[in-house]
Amino acid sequence: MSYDLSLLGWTDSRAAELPGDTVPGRVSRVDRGTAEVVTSAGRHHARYGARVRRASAADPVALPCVGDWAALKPLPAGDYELAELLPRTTAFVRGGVSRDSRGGLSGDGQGQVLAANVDIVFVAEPSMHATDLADLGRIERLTALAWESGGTPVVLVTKSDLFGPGLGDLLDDVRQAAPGVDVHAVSSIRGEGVELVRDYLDGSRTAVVLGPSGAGKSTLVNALAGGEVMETQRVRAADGRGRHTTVHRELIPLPGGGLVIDTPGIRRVGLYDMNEGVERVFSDLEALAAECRFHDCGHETEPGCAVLAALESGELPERRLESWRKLQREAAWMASRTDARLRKDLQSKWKSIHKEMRRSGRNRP
Ligand SMILES: Nc1nc2c(ncn2[C@@H]2O[C@H](COP(=O)(O)OP(=O)(O)OP(=O)(O)O)[C@@H](O)[C@H]2O)c(=O)[nH]1
Ligand SMILES: [Zn+2]
Repeated sequence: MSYDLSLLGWTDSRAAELPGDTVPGRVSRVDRGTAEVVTSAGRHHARYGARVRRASAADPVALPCVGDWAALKPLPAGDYELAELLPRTTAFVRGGVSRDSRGGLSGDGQGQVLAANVDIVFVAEPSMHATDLADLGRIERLTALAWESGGTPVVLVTKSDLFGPGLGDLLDDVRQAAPGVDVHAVSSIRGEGVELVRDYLDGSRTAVVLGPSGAGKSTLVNALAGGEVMETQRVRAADGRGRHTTVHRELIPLPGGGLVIDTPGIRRVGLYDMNEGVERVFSDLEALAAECRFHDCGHETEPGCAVLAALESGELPERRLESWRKLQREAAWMASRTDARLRKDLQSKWKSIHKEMRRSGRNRP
């Protein structure tokens, strides 16, 4: 079987970065010391070359991961060696990497890249989750992680058929929680909004779908993939080659173009660095805070506080201010855990955060 690499997201700018005497391949799955790669000639296993082994021993961020583009050296036996990784345009990194090393090959030795070269990050939040309404705080959190990866977030309010009247108001609230981000209602079961989602993948872009369990992520991916993924899994189940099912689950080329990366790691979105992502999700609050009279305003009792003014006028929901504080604390905690250089700076910030927490605790009715 042969593949048209442009359908896997290969571009001229990546081609310009390919070293001589190598061929390009996209990593569809990784194992200890080897990766499964898709080249124009099909799927192959590629052992890591000396350069990759050396770099990843020094820092796991240099380990190949799903979505990476790799430079492959053809071996005499017809196999390939994974000689090096091409520069990542985006990366989902778990723990332990300072931001400037995210796309490169250095860090503090604790990070792990879960997925690379993801263009679009769909944040799926169900309009109704059992009896609960959509969780705006979770949308803010996942959207921050999406920005931090370098990809473009798109919020999908899934299972929209469950909501009934008032969906428009919910979408307005969601838009306020993710300023500057496209927001769409989707019902995979009714097929509503699915084509809109597909349009984001035009030009063979790569996406991931983040969201809580039960958000309808698999149902959406199946709706995008049509019968093809289902058919593949049925055939695979019949011949018992479980490994291939996994491959298809991790880097899924869609029949209409584009790819979806779906790994267990990316689904269980845990702790990531997200300083910059939080700033972007709360860009409206950052802008307000810039207007406070004191540049180190804690937005608690200070005179001339633009944030408190917006709260009073009703322009800013209290929930959003609390969510901002919570995610700032979380981001600061992550950073302190992962980047020793920041630790000293953070100690002073922590003091004021604790003071703030004590103060708001005392103010609670
Ligand atoms: N009413 C309604 N139900 C849906 C829709 N999409 C998915 N569901 C149902 O919601 C349940 C969960 O859907 P999944 O696609 O498995 O959710 P998931 O996000 O992949 O969940 P995890 O695999 O646990 O992460 C299933 O019973 C689906 O049939 C929808 O658009 N409308
Ligand atoms: Zn203020």
